[in-house]
Amino acid sequence: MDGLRAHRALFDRLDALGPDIARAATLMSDTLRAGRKLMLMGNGGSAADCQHLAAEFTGRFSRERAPLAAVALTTDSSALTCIGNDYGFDQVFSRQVAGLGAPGDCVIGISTSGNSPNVLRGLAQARQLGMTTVGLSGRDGGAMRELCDLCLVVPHTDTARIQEAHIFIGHTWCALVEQALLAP
Ligand SMILES: O=C(CO)[C@@H](O)[C@H](O)[C@H](O)[C@H](O)COP(=O)(O)O
Ligand SMILES: [Zn+2]
Repeated sequence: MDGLRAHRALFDRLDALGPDIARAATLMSDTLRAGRKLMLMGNGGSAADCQHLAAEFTGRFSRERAPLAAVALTTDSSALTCIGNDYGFDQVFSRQVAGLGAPGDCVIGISTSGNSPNVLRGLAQARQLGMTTVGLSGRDGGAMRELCDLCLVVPHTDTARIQEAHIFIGHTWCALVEQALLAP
């Protein structure tokens, strides 16, 4: 099966991202330890990743622990339609970042192209307000690279493969954050 072989090859190549995956997890656990929160944003399949990962933090991933502060900016249909309708779709995340965020929060942008305008604006807003920024991207990383303290670029051009790698990285973050926060 060529597809499966190519898939395995991609996941083998993710090894190279290991140090940055760990750095991003440390940034997130430091954020949570300091009483700040994680905010996630993305479109389409990446929006689903955002709410999936936020739920791992507020609910549980694999270990029993207190809930962790994470919010997906992709789930409030009233906010998304109000901001989209009144200000433009480009601002659906940046206005939520400005309204809900505080300095020291960590904003995570997920975009396979790294070029979705609403994600870029959300990251720029986060930086302007003193939040840290983490990106999950693909292809050449896109414009997102410049707006992130840490941007993990999955070395592939196919959106579906990039998304599969993103959720793998997201689950790895959940495991690492739990480990860091539960460590004695
Ligand atoms: O899931 C898929 C395709 O697999 C789509 O919903 C996809 O997420 C959407 O086309 C997004 O709008 C793509 O945006 P991005 O990943 O480039 O930021
Ligand atoms: Zn999960």
